[in-house]
Amino acid sequence: MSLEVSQLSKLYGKQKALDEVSFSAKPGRILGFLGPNGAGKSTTMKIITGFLSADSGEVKVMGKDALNSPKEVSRLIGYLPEHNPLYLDMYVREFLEFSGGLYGVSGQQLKSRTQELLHRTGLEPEQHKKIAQLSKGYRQRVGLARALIHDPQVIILDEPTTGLDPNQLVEIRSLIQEVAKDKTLILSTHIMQEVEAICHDVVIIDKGKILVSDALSNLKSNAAETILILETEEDMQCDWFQNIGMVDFGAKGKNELLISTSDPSSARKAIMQVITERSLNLISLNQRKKNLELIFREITNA
Ligand SMILES: Nc1ncnc2c1ncn2[C@@H]1O[C@H](COP(=O)(O)OP(=O)(O)OP(=O)(O)O)[C@@H](O)[C@H]1O
Repeated sequence: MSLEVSQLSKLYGKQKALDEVSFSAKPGRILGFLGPNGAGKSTTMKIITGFLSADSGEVKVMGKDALNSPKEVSRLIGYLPEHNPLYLDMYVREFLEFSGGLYGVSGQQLKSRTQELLHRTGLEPEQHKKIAQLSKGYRQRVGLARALIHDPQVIILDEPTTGLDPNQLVEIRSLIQEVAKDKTLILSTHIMQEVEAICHDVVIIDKGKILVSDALSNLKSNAAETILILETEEDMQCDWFQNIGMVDFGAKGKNELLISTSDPSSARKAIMQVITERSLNLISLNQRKKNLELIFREITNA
């Protein structure tokens, strides 16, 4: 394991922001760090990266104690914070060289590292522009290049794609995948399609507690149920369908029901029977597999 977080707790005044948080991350895999607003994601990332102290617990980065030796460990970590703080008056290349210098990268090594990152992040044409002149997507690239300038083993990205247009989104995601090939990468995001597209592992945190820590494929196969979406002209009651599967109202209100089942073919027959018995006017009966968004909502609303 290149990152191990154990029993991490943090109080802000009386509020427990983190309550014995534990998880680990492996090289070559992208870990999606998920949770509703205020769950504790940024607090965890700030503690791992040495920007914030913890009240108790342990963080090991490449086997080194991050809480007691933050300076030594900061060289092993690349961090893109949520609001991507940049020096807007600096030029792109100048900023990357300045950032590398802060980590002790210098001389020819700094020049070639800067050149390589300008190339990999698609920033070569922008390198002589001031950061203030760049679009949001290009500023994110600068933030990412800055996080990578000292060739860290563990990379932590806090909502790196928020606010990007669909084209920039695809480009930044493929850049993240490329970067993660031989590194350990943790990514916090609210975009579930992003997690499904690029993450291998998932940690879900809510109210400072870890609810899930598993491979994405396990999480999805453990929830391998189908959702049947029934819409009728009349209002319905959940208990009419209770013996078929788990029932809830849909977004449209009482004339839409979501019925979870592991046997969709029998469930469809049983639903049609209830429709006939109650003389309901069917508008539609559709089915879909549970996606990560539904799984996330179930876990965090429980
Ligand atoms: N400096 C602070 N002082 C007091 N409370 C704080 C501070 N920073 C965060 N909190 C609180 O700690 C909790 C966790 O916040 P945190 O920013 O870690 O959540 P998050 O999961 O990153 O949320 P989001 O998805 O909205 O960015 C929240 O209730 C937040 O209000």
